[in-house]
Amino acid sequence: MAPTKINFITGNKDKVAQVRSIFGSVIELENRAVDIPEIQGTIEEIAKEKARRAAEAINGPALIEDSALEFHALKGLPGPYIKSFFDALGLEGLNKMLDGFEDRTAEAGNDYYDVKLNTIVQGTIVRPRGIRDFGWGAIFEYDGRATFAEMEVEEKNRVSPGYKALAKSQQWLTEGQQQ
Ligand SMILES: O=c1nc[nH]c2c1ncn2[C@H]1C[C@H](O)[C@@H](COP(=O)(O)OP(=O)(O)OP(=O)(O)O)O1
Ligand SMILES: [Mg+2]
Repeated sequence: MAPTKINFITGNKDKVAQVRSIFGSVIELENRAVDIPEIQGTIEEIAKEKARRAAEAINGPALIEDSALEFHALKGLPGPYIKSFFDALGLEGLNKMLDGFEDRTAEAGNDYYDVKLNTIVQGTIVRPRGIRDFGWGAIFEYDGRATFAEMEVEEKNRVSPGYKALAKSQQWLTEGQQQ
């Protein structure tokens, strides 16, 4: 029998809502709000260690996610350290970081461990537009049109990093193991 429940370990309630909206009723997403300490490194290294620590914390299988926002003008920074930058500087401060540069493009990426399919979404850092309810979504303009914060949940899910990874993991959890 394939498991229909999975325990998502994150301290971020917006991530829980996002993954629930993708999994729908097919997989029941449980959440333990443990804020796992994160190492420094690439997003893959961080996610791998986050997963190990999460499984250790709950003494069982866990799903985790780690997100990065890379500014091209800053050669990939803040990258996986975006949370510290966002918490310290806010949306306006993140914007100001790029004021001395012509290139305001960025890419958002994430890693769900251990799905082995990561997505990168290209965008541009703009002045905040839309509902400021989830991280840096209001300053990340996708495809030269809407910011993540201006997009409907369904629309954002389709393009946001991680959707394909989750869709694949959903398939694996519900079908793959029976083969
Ligand atoms: O789709 C997104 N749209 C807008 N903002 C986002 C998104 N995804 C992550 N974010 C923000 C949350 C956090 O400020 C940082 C990632 O840091 P990250 O360590 O992965 O998340 P977190 O510490 O909030 O939760 P967790 O306990 O799962 O580590 O970017
Ligand atoms: Mg974190």
